[in-house]
Amino acid sequence: MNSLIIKNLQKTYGNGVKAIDDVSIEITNGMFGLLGPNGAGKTSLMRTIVGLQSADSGQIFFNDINVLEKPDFIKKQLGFLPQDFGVYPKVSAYDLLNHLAILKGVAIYGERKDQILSLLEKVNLSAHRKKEVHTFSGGMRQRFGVAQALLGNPKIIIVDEPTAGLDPEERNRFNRLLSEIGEDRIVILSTHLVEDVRNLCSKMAIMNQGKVLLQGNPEDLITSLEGKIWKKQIQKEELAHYKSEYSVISSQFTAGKLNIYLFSDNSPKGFQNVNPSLEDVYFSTLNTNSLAL
Ligand SMILES: Nc1ncnc2c1ncn2[C@@H]1O[C@H](COP(=O)(O)OP(=O)(O)OP(=O)(O)O)[C@@H](O)[C@H]1O
Repeated sequence: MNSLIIKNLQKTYGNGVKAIDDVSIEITNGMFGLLGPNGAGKTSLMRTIVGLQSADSGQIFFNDINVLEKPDFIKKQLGFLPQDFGVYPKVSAYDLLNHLAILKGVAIYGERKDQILSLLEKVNLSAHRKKEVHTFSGGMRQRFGVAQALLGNPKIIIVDEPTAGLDPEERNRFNRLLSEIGEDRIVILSTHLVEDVRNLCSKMAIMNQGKVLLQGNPEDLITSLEGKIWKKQIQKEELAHYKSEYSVISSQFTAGKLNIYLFSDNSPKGFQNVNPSLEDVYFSTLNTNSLAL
């Protein structure tokens, strides 16, 4: 079992932005979802974990080794799937993996070849191994990204916004692949898609303004909101009024009608109680901060 323990981590950039504000998280094998809006501090936290930037204070232990003191320890066991690879060179999928495997230290030719062929098989790209990666569709590129992240059999994989731009079928296929690789290692999935966390992760944290506002098991967090989420259909002109009177956590149009959802321990007049969802957990955490967990 691998373990990543983050204790009281702090990082303030030169411009005064506090991107990581006293963050403490413990993660073991499986998929961990790091959920938060743009600018919450997710990328800063991941860059610090993988040793790409320093922290001002706090500690990070990976398998009991302090990685802020020894960043090479985690770098050797890490796979990273960034949001965007940028431009690919005009080389085939196989040749690019071969090149990356050499950089990752898979030195023996036969071992490298076996590993690349089996990874291409795993991500369902064997038939396309001779094609240049820049000709791949978005979904194929993301699956290629998983193959490169898995080179060298890392114990921790960090994935940044992986399903952005994928169609629903590609997204499903990609998510199945991610949950498979999380079985025997740590996979940290940073995203603002609540649904992906709901479908894939057994543990999660919600971040905003550098702080971890809530963490736990998605099912438990949903259960904790039972009986506290209320819905009402209103006219869109009434939204400002309801926002001033109640703890409105979200509003959405459904079939042209505006529904508002609010968080309340008591039954507000004219509202209907609804089963909570992970979206309600997310929005009530971000918009009210009133969950007592
Ligand atoms: N190098 C930097 N120098 C100064 N401020 C930065 C730097 N990198 C990020 N920030 C700021 O720190 C805050 C957290 O940014 P970060 O990129 O970590 O958030 P994020 O949750 O990953 O957002 P996104 O989903 O948009 O990538 C933001 O206010 C951002 O503008």
